[in-house]
Amino acid sequence: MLPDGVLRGKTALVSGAGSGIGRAVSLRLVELGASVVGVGRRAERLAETASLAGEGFRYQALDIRDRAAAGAFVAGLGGLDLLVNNAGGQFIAPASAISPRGFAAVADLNLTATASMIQAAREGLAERGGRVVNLSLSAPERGIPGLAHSAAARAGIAALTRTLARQWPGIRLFCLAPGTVLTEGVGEELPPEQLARIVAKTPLGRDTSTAEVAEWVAALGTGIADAVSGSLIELDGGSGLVAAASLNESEQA
Ligand SMILES: CCCCCCCCC/C=C/C(=O)SCCNC(=O)CCNC(=O)[C@H](O)C(C)(C)COP(=O)(O)OP(=O)(O)OC[C@H]1O[C@@H](n2cnc3c(N)ncnc32)[C@H](O)[C@@H]1OP(=O)(O)O
Ligand SMILES: NC(=O)C1=CN([C@@H]2O[C@H](COP(=O)(O)OP(=O)(O)OC[C@H]3O[C@@H](n4cnc5c(N)ncnc54)[C@H](OP(=O)(O)O)[C@@H]3O)[C@@H](O)[C@H]2O)C=CC1
Repeated sequence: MLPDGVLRGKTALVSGAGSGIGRAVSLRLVELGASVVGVGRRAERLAETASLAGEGFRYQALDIRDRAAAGAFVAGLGGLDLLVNNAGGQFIAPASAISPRGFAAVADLNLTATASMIQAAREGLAERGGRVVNLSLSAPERGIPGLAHSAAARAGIAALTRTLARQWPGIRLFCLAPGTVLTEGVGEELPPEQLARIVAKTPLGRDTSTAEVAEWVAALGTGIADAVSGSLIELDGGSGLVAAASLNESEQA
């Protein structure tokens, strides 16, 4: 939907670029003219994205939870127009079965390591009037049984997005919150029947495609978003408007 070449001359960093949403975002940004640097833990998945993207995409295998390596890499990129914090995930479990280490691992990936990425990119983004798009999860503040750790972390990201939008006016920050996107990743967490039930309960009765998420991310990197910062945008078919379905068999666990 965006015009050809609208991101020409822009540089973007996309985490989790080797699969699902991150791959779709990377390919679309390149298609629109951006130079994209993709990171993720698995080099072979990033190489697949590179072979689909062609010129305009380069990658580095990196664990964003490894602060020293990630921080040095991000800071070393210099000027940056767009940081897409897409790397994330969790396991589904009753809150009573989440150990302190399990909670900490999910909180680290989805909140504190993501915050460190923003911190490391701050100077490079400020140089260019850059933008940060944080991928989150629809309406964590309503509570999502089965995702206590992840909902807490994602609510934290929403608060961080708003706080930094106030504190760093030279950088625009957004939170993009999908509901259900039928990627391989989500397929590993939930069986197809359960996903179909969750999708059927959303007001629009549909999932969100990776291409739709990618178009929104790209748009937030253009002048369309010049007058916006600190916004939380739900790409969820309206599912955030209704109480989240329980992902556990029993809601009370
Ligand atoms: C309407 C809206 C509806 C919502 C509708 C849509 C719902 C889904 C939407 C979301 C979709 C997606 O996110 S799609 C993305 C899907 N992909 C992913 O999530 C994969 C990402 N996962 C990871 O990167 C990792 O597994 C991560 C969770 C961060 C943990 O990383 P680590 O390497 O540190 O993990 P480990 O060392 O193995 O384990 C750390 C601790 O976690 C515990 N742990 C690990 N798996 C566990 C499990 N299944 N159950 C309990 N505990 C577990 C271990 O036992 C350890 O604790 P101790 O035993 O105490 O030592
Ligand atoms: N699909 C859905 O319905 C929804 C997804 N989301 C969120 O959108 C994002 C993308 O999800 P999706 O594409 O579906 O799932 P994927 O599992 O395909 O994507 C997660 C990506 O993050 C990367 N990643 C995970 N941990 C790390 C790490 N420590 N360091 C660097 N990279 C890491 C993974 O690559 P690697 O394993 O190689 O490191 C992978 O490419 C996630 O944050 C997810 O939670 C939110 C709402 C709904």
